[in-house]
Amino acid sequence: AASAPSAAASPASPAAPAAPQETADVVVVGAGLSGLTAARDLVAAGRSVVVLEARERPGGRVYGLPLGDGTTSEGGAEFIGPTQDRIAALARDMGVATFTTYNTGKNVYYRNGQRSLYATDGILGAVPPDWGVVDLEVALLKLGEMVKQVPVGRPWEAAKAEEWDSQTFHTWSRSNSLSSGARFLMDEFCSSTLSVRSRDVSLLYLLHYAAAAGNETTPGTIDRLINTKGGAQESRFVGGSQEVPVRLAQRLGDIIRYNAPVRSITAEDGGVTVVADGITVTAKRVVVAMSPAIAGKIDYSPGLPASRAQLMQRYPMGSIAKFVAVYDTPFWRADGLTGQAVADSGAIDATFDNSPPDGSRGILMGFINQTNIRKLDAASPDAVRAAGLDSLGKLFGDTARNPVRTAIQRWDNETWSGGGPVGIAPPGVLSDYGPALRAPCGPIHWAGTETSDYWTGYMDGAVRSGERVAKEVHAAL
Ligand SMILES: Cc1cc2nc3c(=O)[nH]c(=O)nc-3n(C[C@H](O)[C@H](O)[C@H](O)COP(=O)(O)OP(=O)(O)OC[C@H]3O[C@@H](n4cnc5c(N)ncnc54)[C@H](O)[C@@H]3O)c2cc1C
Repeated sequence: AASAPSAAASPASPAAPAAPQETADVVVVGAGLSGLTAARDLVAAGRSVVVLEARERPGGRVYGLPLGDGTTSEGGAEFIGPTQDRIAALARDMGVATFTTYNTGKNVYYRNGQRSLYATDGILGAVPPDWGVVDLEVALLKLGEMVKQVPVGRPWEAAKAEEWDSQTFHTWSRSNSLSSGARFLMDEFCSSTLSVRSRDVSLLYLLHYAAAAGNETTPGTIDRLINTKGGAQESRFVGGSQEVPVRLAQRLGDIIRYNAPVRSITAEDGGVTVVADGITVTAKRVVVAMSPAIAGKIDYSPGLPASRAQLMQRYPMGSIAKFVAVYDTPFWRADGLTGQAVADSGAIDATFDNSPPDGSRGILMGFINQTNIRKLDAASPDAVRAAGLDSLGKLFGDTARNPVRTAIQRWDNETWSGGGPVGIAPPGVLSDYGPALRAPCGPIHWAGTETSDYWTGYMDGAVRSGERVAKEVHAAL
């Protein structure tokens, strides 16, 4: 059985009560899916654990966005797909069921001011009606061959790592396509999976992201990354994805301390002292379970090895917001539409049908990508709402302009996420600093979806990283 963390009252100061001091075998910093999974496995292995979480809730980038009527819609991570075995196992264990993402009918394509529809079940799958698609398919075939050459979890060991990490996806896509349609669709592929522009991200990083979209027996592919049917967007969680971390956190109970942002980690005398607002914990080991960029906001003493310290400066988060509009019915279904759209203009560049499984009301979710959310930085909430509804109106008709309610989640305004969906590597970072993603620094261990081999960037990757780090720490204790 797990031994409980021990609390000891520290000497009272006349000025202010001193923060409580506790001891445990392991401190986990962050109650996202990676930290919660690590804590679960360490407790199961008989270790005493304290989890320190900055927010007042568990889940991190998995969040039920309140709609203002007592219900929520997925404001962060949402979908689960084939080969995402570890999040699937966790959800099963938590009693959270899945259902198929609504995908019946046609998708909307909005480009150069023209709206058109396309089938999702063609021979090549869901292929947008653009003259550039032949060009696109040729480029994607080449890209797919390159994906096969990237070792999962160790992209810096690819034979062509240096070449591929010396260019952006933008550079490659321009040298390997001629049509504006293919170029737009490749930019959109980058934007809708990573929420960065193709010029921001290393080609090697993007190839690895696709190589990681599989499991130990099924190699990752670009198709699995981008598809709804048979891909990463295939299913959703009944009751919302947040049910998974919320139930796991409930199971872990009061070893999780909320509203406890960790400010410093000091490695000394073979252990660590972790100082958070309102609590200090000494332990043998600490797991920092978050993206490298956010881990870089903690003060480490003594300073970390340069490779890790520099990595945390070089792994920025994407920028993204989710705009959600609620209607009495999913009216687009009656029009023969899936609710999925891709657009080259307007605030929203991609949409999904976020309605509940029984379709008892209609919810459209629109991604506001990195470029579009920047333009709305200084906009009032009313202006953002108007921009979101204007996009939905162009894509789904005037009914979409009159929702019952709307909500928005802007991830780059979140102090404890700094953006989303994932941290990305610009050129040069993976080949020079990649191994520092996971390498422990003395008693400090690293988790978070960015450290995962398979499904890095996804909930599955977060769970896998928590499982990996728990084994690593358990073996080291
Ligand atoms: C808009 C959006 C859409 C997404 N869509 C999907 C999807 O459809 N499917 C999918 O699988 N994934 C999706 N993702 C990605 C998914 O959310 C992440 O991969 C996953 O949740 C990351 O979990 P994590 O534990 O690694 O990190 P996080 O969830 O970021 O957890 C880190 C935790 O650490 C806490 N923290 C940070 N700093 C401190 C500190 N100093 N002290 C204490 N606590 C701290 C944070 O509050 C947070 O709770 C999406 C993400 C976003 C933002």
